[in-house]
Amino acid sequence: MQLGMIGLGRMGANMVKRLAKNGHECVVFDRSQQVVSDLAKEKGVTGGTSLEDFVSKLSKPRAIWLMIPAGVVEQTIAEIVPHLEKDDILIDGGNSYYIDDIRRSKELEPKGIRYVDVGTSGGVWGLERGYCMMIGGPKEAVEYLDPIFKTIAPGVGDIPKTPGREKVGGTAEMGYLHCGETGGGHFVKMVHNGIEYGMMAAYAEGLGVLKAANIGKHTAEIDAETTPLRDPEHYLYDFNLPDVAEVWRRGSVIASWLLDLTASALIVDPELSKYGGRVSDSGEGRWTIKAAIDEGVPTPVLTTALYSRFSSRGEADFSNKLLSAMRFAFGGHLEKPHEK
Ligand SMILES: NC(=O)C1=CN([C@@H]2O[C@H](COP(=O)(O)OP(=O)(O)OC[C@H]3O[C@@H](n4cnc5c(N)ncnc54)[C@H](O)[C@@H]3O)[C@@H](O)[C@H]2O)C=CC1
Ligand SMILES: O=C(CO)[C@H](O)[C@H](O)COP(=O)(O)O
Repeated sequence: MQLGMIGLGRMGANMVKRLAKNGHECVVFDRSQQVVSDLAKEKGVTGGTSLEDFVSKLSKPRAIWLMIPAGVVEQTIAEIVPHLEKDDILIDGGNSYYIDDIRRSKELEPKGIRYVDVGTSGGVWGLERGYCMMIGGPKEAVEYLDPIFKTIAPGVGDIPKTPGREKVGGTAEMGYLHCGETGGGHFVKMVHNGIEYGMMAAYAEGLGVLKAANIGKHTAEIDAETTPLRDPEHYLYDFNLPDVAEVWRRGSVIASWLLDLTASALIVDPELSKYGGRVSDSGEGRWTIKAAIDEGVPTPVLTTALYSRFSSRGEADFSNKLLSAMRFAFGGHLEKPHEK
């Protein structure tokens, strides 16, 4: 089958490679022509020099997958739509907000352009492992694209089968799922990323507690008068974090792919010295919390994990200064620059 791909970064380029390797024909476009010409060297890949040229190389009905940052989807759709026709399919595979999907699909409806939203997970490992896809949109368009989804997805692989799944059928065990109406794919991916924040925070915090378990060896550096460390002898452990992460990967309750990646990072550099610890967020965690509030569903873990990211970027600094100011005002307490 033929697919047009716009956005050839960490995700889009590898998805094209996976499709081309498996016999699909890809027409590609990126705002960087260098990236286009590099990828067009692959068998089965044709480059477009402009959006218009890209569209002209696609057969009808066209299937065009956007794999670009959420912030440029609006503009890109506006630029491409004048070149599209009834029955063409636009797929947004990035991390867009599902509420934008609902609006965009309504705007495209009078032109007969079908809109499919796909939450894609797999990161830079997807070329090799395949991409998990959470899909929303009209059934017939999703079914039309099935050969594409089937190829991009990981497939059944060697993951043990869920008992009872054989009675249910469907594509979920191949790593892609039509989750529901327009926006449903990005809604499920939004919550996936909310969970991702929570799981990441849990590993990071737990390993942080293990790292500090030798604090009792540094009592000389601690201000004994005010620091509430009563029993230094309880904190004399120099845990080997790369080893702990590794052992947890082997049969433990908390084994996971995120833990695999954590173990890999720690073995390369246990001090993680190339990172400053300012953790970005691209929106999906925030939208998950908004949805939870609208639904009245408590999500304390996911919310705290999101707030930790804000704090990591210094967003709590002013509030913390105010705490110190109040403490000083009511008790004359001074900040201790080196306090643990
Ligand atoms: N990197 C990851 O682990 C994952 C990313 N995503 C989502 O997939 C989308 C793409 O992500 P990445 O590939 O990581 O981004 P990226 O920054 O690596 O690549 C984006 C590509 O889009 C191109 N581009 C940007 N604006 C464009 C425009 N107006 N017209 C044409 N090309 C344009 C850029 O030149 C670049 O090649 C984003 O929505 C991201 O949130 C989803 C899952 C995982
Ligand atoms: O979707 C993803 C993974 O599943 C992307 O890597 C996304 O960028 C991660 O979210 P954030 O940037 O908010 O950490």
